[in-house]
Amino acid sequence: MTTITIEQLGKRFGETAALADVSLRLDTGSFTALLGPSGCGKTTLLRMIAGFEAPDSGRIAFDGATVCDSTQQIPPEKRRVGVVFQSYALWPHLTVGDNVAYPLRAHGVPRAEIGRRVQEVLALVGLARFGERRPDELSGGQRQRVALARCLVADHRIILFDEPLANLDMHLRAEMIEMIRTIHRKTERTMVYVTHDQAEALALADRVAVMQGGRLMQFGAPHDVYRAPANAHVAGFIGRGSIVTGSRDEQGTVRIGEVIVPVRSATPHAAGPVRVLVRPEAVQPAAAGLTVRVRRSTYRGASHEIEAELKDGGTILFDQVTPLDEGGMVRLAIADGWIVPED
Ligand SMILES: Nc1ncnc2c1ncn2[C@@H]1O[C@H](COP(=O)(O)OP(=O)(O)OP(=O)(O)O)[C@@H](O)[C@H]1O
Repeated sequence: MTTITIEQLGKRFGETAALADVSLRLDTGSFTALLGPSGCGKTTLLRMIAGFEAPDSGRIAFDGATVCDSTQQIPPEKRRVGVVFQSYALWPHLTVGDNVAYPLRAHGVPRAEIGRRVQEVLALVGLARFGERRPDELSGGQRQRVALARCLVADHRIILFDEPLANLDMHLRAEMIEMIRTIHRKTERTMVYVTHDQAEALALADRVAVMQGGRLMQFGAPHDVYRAPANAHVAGFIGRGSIVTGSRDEQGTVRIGEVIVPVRSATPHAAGPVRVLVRPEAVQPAAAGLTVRVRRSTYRGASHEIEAELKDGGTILFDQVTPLDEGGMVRLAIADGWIVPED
């Protein structure tokens, strides 16, 4: 419901540049994941959108209207932004229904309407029959649903998530991801989701902002950051794969070792060495392929992950239904590669 414009945002904490020159446009109704390793600045950016932190430089605007820059700051309660925290932040002495009703009571909404709206959002998060329970009678996943319901009931135009699933086990996470996706589709609110888990980001978001060291490395659809990472950092952070050294000839043909590899690239490259990102799904054993030595064969359930060594000492990763002998030689065909742009 709201477009968020972030322009050249900067923030320092002493010597640390938590954010440096970050610009982003989050379209109305979009779902953006802020993704990056610990300390990359994603929480600082989220806190600035919420209004808990002020920038040193740059500006944030909602639908074109400035909410903060280096001279002014609209307080959090006036921004119509809801936040779902990792720690749930529920009132322990209130029932689920009263926790959810809280923002409506604070705004003097009539009782009958409160009852109706609370029931509506509890149904939306799958807790229609839990209104009378207290938070300590709920599982972690259910508590997080209550926190989300409380955000949804308040008619916020933007919903921010700060690593909301970090305390939950793998199965609950998968369930919550499905629920959050469904709710995003139904409510069409602008959502921003902080995570350091790339699988979560790819599954949930329609846009992923990859950050490192306070800088924005890439902003694009999950498919783009996976298939065409902007640099080696993004390539290493998103998905599995390996960066291997190839060589490009005058005709533009790229070879890794002795085999020709079909590659995609952002810009035309001159002849010479290139760094090629190869995803495991592009690699298959083949009679006349690149010769490698199996270094490690690891059982992963659905398949065996094979790490193999190229002649030049580089590593390549691929999956196999059956395990391979460590130390053995195999030949590989590579169906696709991405030439990683230089930093
Ligand atoms: N209030 C603060 N005072 C001092 N330094 C801070 C403060 N808040 C953040 N920082 C520093 O700014 C940098 C960015 O922090 P931020 O919390 O935004 O990163 P993050 O990517 O969210 O990390 P995490 O996933 O660990 O929460 C870090 O180096 C952090 O130590």
